[in-house]
Amino acid sequence: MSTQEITPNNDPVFERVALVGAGLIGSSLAWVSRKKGLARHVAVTSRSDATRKRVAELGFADSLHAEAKDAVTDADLVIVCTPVGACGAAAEAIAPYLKPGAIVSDVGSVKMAVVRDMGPHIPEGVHFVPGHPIAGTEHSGPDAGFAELFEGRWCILTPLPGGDPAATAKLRLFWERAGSMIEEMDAEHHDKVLAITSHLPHLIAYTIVSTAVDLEESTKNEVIKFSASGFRDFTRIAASDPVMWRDIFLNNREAVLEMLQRFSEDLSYLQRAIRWGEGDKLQELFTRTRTIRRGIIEAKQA
Ligand SMILES: NC(=O)c1ccc[n+]([C@@H]2O[C@H](COP(=O)([O-])OP(=O)(O)OC[C@H]3O[C@@H](n4cnc5c(N)ncnc54)[C@H](O)[C@@H]3O)[C@@H](O)[C@H]2O)c1
Ligand SMILES: O=C(O)C(=O)C[C@]1(C(=O)O)C=C[C@@H](O)C=C1
Repeated sequence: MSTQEITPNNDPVFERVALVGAGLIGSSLAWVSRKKGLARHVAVTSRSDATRKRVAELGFADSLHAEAKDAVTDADLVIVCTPVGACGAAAEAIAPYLKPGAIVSDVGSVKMAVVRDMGPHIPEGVHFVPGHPIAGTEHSGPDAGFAELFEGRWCILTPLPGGDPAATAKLRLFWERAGSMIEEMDAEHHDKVLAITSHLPHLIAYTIVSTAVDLEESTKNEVIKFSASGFRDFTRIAASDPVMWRDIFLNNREAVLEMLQRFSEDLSYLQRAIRWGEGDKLQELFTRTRTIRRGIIEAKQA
């Protein structure tokens, strides 16, 4: 069954959007859908009573469901917004209730594992188009979301070979109207790119903050009190959700380990240059990296 006609104007892109999971990304999608009229009805589902109570107070859902099946019934677009490790079980739970012709997507930070875990549960006649907004903060939960999160940020879609191009086009339109710029690539390439641009930086941040805290405990030094701005930036990233990041590293193992190997070699190069007083090598590398920062600022992604 084919998807509905694409609406290039300001009409809702979908009649009913169902969001499975109401954390930072799920609540931001709900807010932007309402603010920009991307859907006539936003159905939200969350397992926990406490989260559902908070979602009701915040008021970003048109309907709120304890059971995912009730949210996805009749939905034209379902976006799974749980940690990567929970995506497979979510797909299995909603599969029998999906409407023929519906689009199922996700926002997971890893794509090969999501395709592996969700793909087998998606019924014939339902279109599976995985996605990943490259937009976020260190905060989590329903209070963390805001409508502007995706504004000017990339959203990567990883359509499956042989998938329906009309479904991908419709999901593109949804994300564009949410403020994002879209890039399509295959899941394997996505996972390699994100391993270096997002996953390794988080691993380094978690490590450096943990090293500093251990040092402070063992030496009674005032590491935290006098934390310089470099360390402070790392602490922001290292405050990110532990479950989300546990799942990312468990599910993008190969690519992260490959980048970690390269990183270790480059770190050894710097270690050697410091040991042997090779200032030219240090200066040359620091000069090269400075231009990368300028490029990111010029691309308005800083
Ligand atoms: N935080 C970011 O910066 C960011 C950015 C882009 C993509 N992502 C991806 O988006 C997804 C959601 O991240 P978030 O930041 O919104 O997380 P979050 O912790 O704010 O929200 C996660 C939601 O999933 C629910 N959940 C957790 N475990 C579950 C389970 N086993 N079954 C069903 N529901 C479960 C939680 O109750 C919560 O509603 C993750 O896959 C993450 O990789 C996050
Ligand atoms: O801005 C942040 O705090 C983030 O870590 C967001 C960030 C990133 O690494 O850029 C984190 C994970 C996501 O998959 C996408 C975006």
